[in-house]
Amino acid sequence: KRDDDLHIGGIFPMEGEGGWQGGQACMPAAELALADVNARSDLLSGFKLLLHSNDSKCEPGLGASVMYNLLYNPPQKLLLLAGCSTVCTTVAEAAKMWNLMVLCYGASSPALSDRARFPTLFRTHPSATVHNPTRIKLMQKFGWSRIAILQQAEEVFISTVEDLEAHCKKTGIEIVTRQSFLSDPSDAVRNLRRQDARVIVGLFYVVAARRVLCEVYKHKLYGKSYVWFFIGWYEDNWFETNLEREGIECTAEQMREAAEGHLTTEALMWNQNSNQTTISGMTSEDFRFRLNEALREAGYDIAREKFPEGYQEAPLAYDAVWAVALAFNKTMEKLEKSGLSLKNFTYTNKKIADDIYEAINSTSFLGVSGLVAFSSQGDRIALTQIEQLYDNHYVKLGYYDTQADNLTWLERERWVGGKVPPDRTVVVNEL
Ligand SMILES: CC1(C)CO[C@@H](CC(=O)O)CN1
Repeated sequence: KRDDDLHIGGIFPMEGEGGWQGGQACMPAAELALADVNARSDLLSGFKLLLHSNDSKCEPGLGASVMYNLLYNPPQKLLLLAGCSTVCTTVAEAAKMWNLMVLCYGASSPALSDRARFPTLFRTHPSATVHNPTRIKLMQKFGWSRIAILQQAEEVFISTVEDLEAHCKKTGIEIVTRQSFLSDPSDAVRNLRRQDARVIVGLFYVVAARRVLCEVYKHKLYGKSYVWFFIGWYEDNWFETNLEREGIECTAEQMREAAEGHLTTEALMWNQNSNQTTISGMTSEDFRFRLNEALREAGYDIAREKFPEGYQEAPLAYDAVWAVALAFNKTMEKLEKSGLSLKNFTYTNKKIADDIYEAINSTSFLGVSGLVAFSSQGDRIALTQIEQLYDNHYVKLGYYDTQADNLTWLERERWVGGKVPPDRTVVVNEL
């Protein structure tokens, strides 16, 4: 018998114009996890975990008002789940005033790795800086010590580049130029040619990526003498879709030609070992099956690949609820020793908040998104994956475990010119 309930707030970006509407798949994933943890008799003994959800539309203002509604209306909440970097920034900055932990399942901004500003923030979604050690590892592998950076002037990319520059300085990789643009990349791309850039790291959203690629085609900054690093979480055929609608002057054929051979890095969000049993008893493929079923019931046409936004990140939301349940379980065991329970928590009870913080901070379990563990800044520790586009499809080249400095390389890379492009003009001295 469940003699009482434990309540948490959930803030999901369901629709809205800008930003990421990842709540569409992440909220169903969180609800699956809620059902699973409540079905476990060995967890939260005697209590049922309840999730009170609202839509933030990925707008920080709406996210703040939803948070106040959750906090000023009974029942009292123990913790907040949130998505979108902008909403997590607002919610996590305020939540500390209520001694509330905030668990973000969909926030990639490097600015959130700041215990001074966000003392109670944890995230199952890795920071965008997780790509940087992987980029450096690849540069060292292929002998590139002279690179260029091309970025969109957005906060997430500005702070990612600052982190990349720090890594380059530490490893002796020279950044010959750093070009940024607001929305029109033509001048920035032209400057890359002027600086004889050969290995270029590109950091921008997918619409800007299409504009960059067409400029790259026009300036012939592609082919056997160039290597581009793009972000790996764009949709697979990103370089040949929406060209008309977005006024891209290049044809799909020209875009494919310019894109040939580029590398991508991304954080792994689905446990790669798809037959490994996770803490829930499911493999990540079992989870995919159940998520698809839940999304079909919610009205999404999965059969025709009409996946809702946030599908890629759904394991992060599922595992976030498990992290909460395990941390509450650990906290309750500790509180019982002094005759207390989580029902004694109030928004002014820092003692119990510290117990919950300690429990989340020491999280370590195998979830459907892989090993779930947090850095001292509350960041998700994650593996990254490297791919290369050739013959118009992405080929997995390898994985990188930053913590262990272990690169798993599949020896599948192919170069347009048949050999690794050099990072500078090679002058051959005539004998
Ligand atoms: C990989 C991506 C698309 C990065 O942005 C995250 C959303 C955000 O940081 O606001 C969701 N996941």
